[in-house]
Amino acid sequence: MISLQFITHQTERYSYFESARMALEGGCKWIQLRMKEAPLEEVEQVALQLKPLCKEHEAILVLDDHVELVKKLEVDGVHLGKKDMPIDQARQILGEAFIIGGTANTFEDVVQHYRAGADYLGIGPFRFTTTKKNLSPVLGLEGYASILSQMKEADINLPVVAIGGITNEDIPDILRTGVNGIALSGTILRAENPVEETRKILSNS
Ligand SMILES: Cc1ncc(COP(=O)(O)OP(=O)(O)O)c(N)n1
Ligand SMILES: Cc1ncsc1CCOP(=O)(O)O
Ligand SMILES: [Mg+2]
Repeated sequence: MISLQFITHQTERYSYFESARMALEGGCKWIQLRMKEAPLEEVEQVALQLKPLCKEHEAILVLDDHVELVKKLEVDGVHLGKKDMPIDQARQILGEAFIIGGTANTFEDVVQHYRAGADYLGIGPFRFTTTKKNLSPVLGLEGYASILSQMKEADINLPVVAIGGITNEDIPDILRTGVNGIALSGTILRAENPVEETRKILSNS
């Protein structure tokens, strides 16, 4: 089964928590709580609700951006981008027991995160998406193939999660580039039934 990371999002129909609940019900085993514009207290409140639900579903819970909150709440890990706390600093705070993911858009980003001790890479965006503002350049299939071949050449062995505007139909081609997992948000939340859509995505791949 494909390694699927669901990225929470608030829509007209669903709250952040509800979005994660539906992905878990559909069988997703890895949730990233991403609440971009929310105050820290609100992120904490939702994370506290989500932690036991993820445990019940035997799913990993990582928070976007908030290293100190990850430590305080003892969730599984954090995802960090270029504008967030540097990965080596987060590692000093969290130690080895927590998962730290890093965003990459180029091979240079990959090398930097590898040296800093990231556990996995979120590489993207695959294509344009409205879920994130200030997107880095779109990679397409060629971008993944190129970064993954450079990683192989440099003997950098880190799990890669593709992200950004990905739909169910894209997944087989993306996986063929050598990517290990897929991160999705909008394609699940736009579906008429997000629980069934998550099941379909997991069973297709
Ligand atoms: C799996 C994954 N990959 C990339 C990102 C993007 O992180 P970042 O660049 O820090 O941007 P924000 O998500 O914080 O807006 C991600 N969150 N997850
Ligand atoms: C957080 C993030 N980082 C790069 S694209 C993206 C959004 C992913 O959501 P979607 O699957 O709706 O494009
Ligand atoms: Mg970030």
